[in-house]
Amino acid sequence: MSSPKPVRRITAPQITKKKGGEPIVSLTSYHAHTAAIVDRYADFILVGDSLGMVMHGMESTVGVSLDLMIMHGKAVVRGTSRALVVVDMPFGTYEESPSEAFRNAARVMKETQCGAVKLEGGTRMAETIRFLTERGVPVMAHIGLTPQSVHVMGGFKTQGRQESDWDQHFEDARAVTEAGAFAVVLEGMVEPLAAQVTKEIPIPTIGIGASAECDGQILVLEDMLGLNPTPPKFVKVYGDLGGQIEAAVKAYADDVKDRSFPGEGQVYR
Ligand SMILES: Nc1nc(=O)c2c([nH]1)NC[C@@H]1CN(c3ccc(C(=O)N[C@@H](CCC(=O)O)C(=O)O)cc3)CN21
Ligand SMILES: CC(C)C(=O)C(=O)O
Ligand SMILES: [Mg+2]
Repeated sequence: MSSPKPVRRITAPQITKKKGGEPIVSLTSYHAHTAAIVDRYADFILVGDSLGMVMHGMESTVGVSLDLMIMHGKAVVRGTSRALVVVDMPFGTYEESPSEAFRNAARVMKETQCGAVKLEGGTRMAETIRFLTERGVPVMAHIGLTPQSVHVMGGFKTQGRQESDWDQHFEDARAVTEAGAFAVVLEGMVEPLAAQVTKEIPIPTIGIGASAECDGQILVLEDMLGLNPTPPKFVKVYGDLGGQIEAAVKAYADDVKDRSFPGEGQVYR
């Protein structure tokens, strides 16, 4: 008997090759069972540090630890077989030096078996991106609105509203490309800026709040499922999971109170 052929996961270089082709599909996931569903449709799945806010009720992503990212990264890798899994490097684990970044990124890859990491920053992180890619860690970059800098920016603010800021974003996009990033997330960027960055660089741009001009799109899964009561404006809500969960929980509570649950099928006799 021959065993079934294992499905080969999509690789970072395969994502890079999608530049200019059919748009790249991506969502975040932090959880094995939801990741298994996303796995059937996404080119890559991001275990984002937004999990601190979405799963753990934090006010920003600043408090997320490497251990927490690794825990959720393991769950998502276990639940999937096809999509590339990318894990966010959390605040404070990669900025100080390339060697610190490598030590922590290698831990993430060894312990989760993910295929790549993502880190925030353009020009300022270029040296680190090169250091990691040259040593076997594929890096997705993330520029524009970088949530880990929320306390410097003074909030989650859309980028590129003033054309005088555009040069810095172009420089960031070029720097991460030259440093070897296999793709770059453009977050919270006005459409004409995202369009021009996408045109200018040879690696795919993955937009979140950055228009349909990007080479691909990503959203936070819970936002698009309707589980976040106050999603950012750029989110299109495709489901009503919040409403469905509420209806199910209410029905259960009613059943328990009138003793219709557990019923015939749910009892050991
Ligand atoms: N649930 C969730 N979804 C996300 O997309 C997300 C996170 N969490 N956490 C990390 C970052 C933070 N993000 C955010 C959060 C809020 C806005 C926001 O409120 N934006 C304003 C626009 C502000 C402006 O125009 O300057 C908005 O009204 O949508 C944007 C990005 C995106 N990321
Ligand atoms: C918003 C996406 C790109 C992200 O970095 C996250 O979910 O943490
Ligand atoms: Mg993130």
